[in-house]
Amino acid sequence: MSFEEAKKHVEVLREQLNEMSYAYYVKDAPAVTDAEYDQIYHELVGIEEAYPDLITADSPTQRVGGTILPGFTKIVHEIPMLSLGNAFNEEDLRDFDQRIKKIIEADVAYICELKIDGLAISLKYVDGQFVQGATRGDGTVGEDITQNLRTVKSVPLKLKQPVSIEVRGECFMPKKSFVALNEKREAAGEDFFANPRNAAAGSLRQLDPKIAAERNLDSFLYTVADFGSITASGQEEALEALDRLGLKTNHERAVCQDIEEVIQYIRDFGERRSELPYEIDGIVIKVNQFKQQEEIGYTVKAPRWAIAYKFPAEEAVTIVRDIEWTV
Ligand SMILES: NC(=O)c1cc2c(=O)c3cc(F)ccc3oc2nc1N
Repeated sequence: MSFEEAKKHVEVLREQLNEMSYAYYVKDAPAVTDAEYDQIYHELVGIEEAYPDLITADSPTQRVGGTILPGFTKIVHEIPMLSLGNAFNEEDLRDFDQRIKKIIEADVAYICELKIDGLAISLKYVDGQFVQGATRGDGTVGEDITQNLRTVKSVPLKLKQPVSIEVRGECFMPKKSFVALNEKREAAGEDFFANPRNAAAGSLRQLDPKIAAERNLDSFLYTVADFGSITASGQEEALEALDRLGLKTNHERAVCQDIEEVIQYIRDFGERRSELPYEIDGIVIKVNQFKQQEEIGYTVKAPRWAIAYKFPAEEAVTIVRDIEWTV
């Protein structure tokens, strides 16, 4: 195969593999069998080995970097990653709704999103290429964990459009992966993680990306920090724009016309919570329209147009160690 033929062929293979990964990890709807994926993947590896100049950063073969980092460099978030005020009962929710109504005369629609219990991350794309991933840190200064986020299969290395944006979301460990990881650590006599959130945080803090790559981490994105060239008039539209770009968003979201509908949504998910394949610690309620969000504004550390309703702590998923009784 000539260099030119190889160049064309690797582009076709990359496109195929990225589509398959998108279907499997973002849409949770596998399009091909693992064997079909592996066969094309190894064909790509073979050509890239023969023609190393053809290797690009967004090739699926480049997800797991080789180097073990000495530490994480600090990243300053130009747009701070703020936190959310909390609500613990229906009265808190009605108070929130009254505060909003005092500022906005017009009707206000809310959007409800599951509050994923993972680690807040920020992803930067330039011309559609994933260039940097960071933790929230203290909201202004986070850590560069790009190498580890590249191993998260639902984080696309290349967007479906060549746009430059910054998005925020949650990196989490699905419940099944959490239980499997703890069983493995238990068998190896290692300490186990108390909950999936700690397991995700511990995995993203690994300096060796090979370890992060084994942890089956996943992601849901929920905020567009820097819109670049994409436009959206509200949160629901922004999430649809993220879907079109090939980023993973949580589809249990719902627009509610008033706080009663919000309370009903919360009751529903209070029941459905234990069946979800990932942990949630609450529901995030946001004013949907961006114009209204701007009018309502922010406190020093949190948006006034959003609130996190917290569920009571779920009975912990624990593995009780065999206790050797000493007589
Ligand atoms: N854990 C979550 O699933 C989740 C978290 C946040 C935030 O932390 C958050 C923080 C802000 F300052 C503004 C909006 C936000 O929206 C959010 N939306 C979500 N779905």
